Amino acid sequence: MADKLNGFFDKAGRIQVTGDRTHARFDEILTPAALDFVARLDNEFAGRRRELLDARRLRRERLAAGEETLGFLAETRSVREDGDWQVTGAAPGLEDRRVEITGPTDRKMTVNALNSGAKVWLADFEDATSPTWQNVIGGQINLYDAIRRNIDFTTEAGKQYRIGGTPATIVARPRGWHLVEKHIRIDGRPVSASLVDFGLYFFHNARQLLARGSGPYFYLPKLESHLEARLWNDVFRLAQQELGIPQGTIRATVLIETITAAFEMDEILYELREHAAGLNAGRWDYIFSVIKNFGEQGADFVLPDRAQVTMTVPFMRAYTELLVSTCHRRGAHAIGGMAAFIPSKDPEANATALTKVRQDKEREANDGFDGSWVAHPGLVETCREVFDGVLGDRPNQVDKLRDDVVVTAEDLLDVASSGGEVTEQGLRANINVGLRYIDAWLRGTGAAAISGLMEDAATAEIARCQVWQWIRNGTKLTEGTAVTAEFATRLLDEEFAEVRADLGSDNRLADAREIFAETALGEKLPSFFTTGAYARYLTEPAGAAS
Ligand SMILES: CC(=O)SCCNC(=O)CCNC(=O)[C@H](O)C(C)(C)COP(=O)(O)OP(=O)(O)OC[C@H]1O[C@@H](n2cnc3c(N)ncnc32)[C@H](O)[C@@H]1OP(=O)(O)O
Ligand SMILES: O=CC(=O)O
Ligand SMILES: [Mg+2]
Repeated sequence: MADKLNGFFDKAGRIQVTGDRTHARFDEILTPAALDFVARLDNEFAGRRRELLDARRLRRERLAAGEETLGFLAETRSVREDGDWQVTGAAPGLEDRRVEITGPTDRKMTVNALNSGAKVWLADFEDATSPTWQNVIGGQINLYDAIRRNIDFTTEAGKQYRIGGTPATIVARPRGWHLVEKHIRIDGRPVSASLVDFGLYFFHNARQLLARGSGPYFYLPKLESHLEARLWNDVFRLAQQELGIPQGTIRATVLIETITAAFEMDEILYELREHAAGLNAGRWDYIFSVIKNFGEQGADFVLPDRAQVTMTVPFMRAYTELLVSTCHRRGAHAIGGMAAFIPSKDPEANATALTKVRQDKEREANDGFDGSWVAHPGLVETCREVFDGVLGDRPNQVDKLRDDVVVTAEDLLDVASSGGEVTEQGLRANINVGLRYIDAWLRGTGAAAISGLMEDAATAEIARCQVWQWIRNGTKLTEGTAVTAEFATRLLDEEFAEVRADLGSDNRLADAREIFAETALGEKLPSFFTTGAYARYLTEPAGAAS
């Protein structure tokens, strides 16, 4: 049945694993029963996923053509206005989420994140992970081992990695609905990456987590509507039923990280209310989504240099204020987002980074967030100190109702008041970061420190989308030049030469450049750089991309 070179088919010949299975332990994750479980989810939900992706595309086309704008939905008004419903709320290990660390699921970072002192670890298959087959299945192995406290190891240099006494609660983030896992096929079709990541994790670990006093907890990324939340809820119901786990055991925290979802926060919580624990303000994808949906709408939607799109510009402030007030009205936790500054070995740069992170967390804690994200263990203490100062002994501040918050559709779309400027330095920085990040991603690293900032798939999407938007709008730089495709191509050549000189020969820069040019300099703005790049470059064996 299992042919390690030519793929594996189940007995019925429906489920095929085409990814390399020569890794000694991949078979422990890709068991026939686990694959059957994923196939069961796929059979039930693949059609609805496809329909919802079509709906995304059609809405984006209408927005781009100016045929539609966004507003709160008329058909769900009663859900928003009904003050009586609440979500199920926290489960064991999720009552106090004042500090959450995020990161990829490689073995070392798994141990480091669990030991970081954070209350929660977001174990990431999304923005921080390059979805190579090795990372996807390797990550599942690491989570499997970590949950069973069976992950300790010593490096060749003699450094020991061992999970300590009070590890963080694990919340896994599967990939978004837009992605597929091409190394697992059912009836020849690649399976939804969300269902693969969720399904394998849930199948192998749900019972084990419950036995250990925790539970199967998930962050849900990149949702664009409450109907996508309904799909997740139905996935949860079927998964729990199939494994005989009581309905309502799973907890989900939904990232509000698209402009369309910002108009449906109540509805998203409502759809998931038997499983919902909270919402998170995923700021980087949110900015990306604003550019993607309104990038063709002229100067009113042109954002300044990425560094100037801070959390205090009016449209970002409106979004986070609405998120806190919506969550607390429904008994859900509001979790803050990621400041991109990371610790540095240079004392001055380090002090600046810590100050910036502290300011970010202070704003969130004072606004009513119940906790927030950090990208690095060296930031846990700063975040904890800030939230300790506001929460004291209370596990959260869900009882802080923000009845003072009034946010209109116009507030959410008020990009024009952001101020700031577009500079040649900002344009170059986007190109430079885009090249460096995509190069790292192609080499299997999904989060990277670049010029003192954490960069991941979401921030790289902003970088390439801004370049596209400035070209599309012929935006004038402060230096006087209007951005054109020719001008951006010249800068791409120059930045490419600079990065190549810096990285030396061992890189994927030529491919990164091609991806960047295709997704930032073309006539049309592709929805994600990751989808096409995955199909072309991360699918094995080579040539299996279709
Ligand atoms: C938009 C969003 O979705 S945000 C969420 C997604 N993004 C992320 O999760 C980014 C997470 N952060 C990271 O991946 C990393 O911090 C990076 C890539 C930014 C920087 O990593 P490095 O260059 O390795 O940082 P540095 O050298 O300072 O690391 C020091 C130690 O901390 C560990 N470390 C750093 N960040 C993390 C983390 N997030 N989780 C666990 N351990 C970490 C390193 O593994 C290293 O461990 P070691 O001393 O045992 O070797
Ligand atoms: O996932 C988080 C974000 O900011 O994007
Ligand atoms: Mg994101």
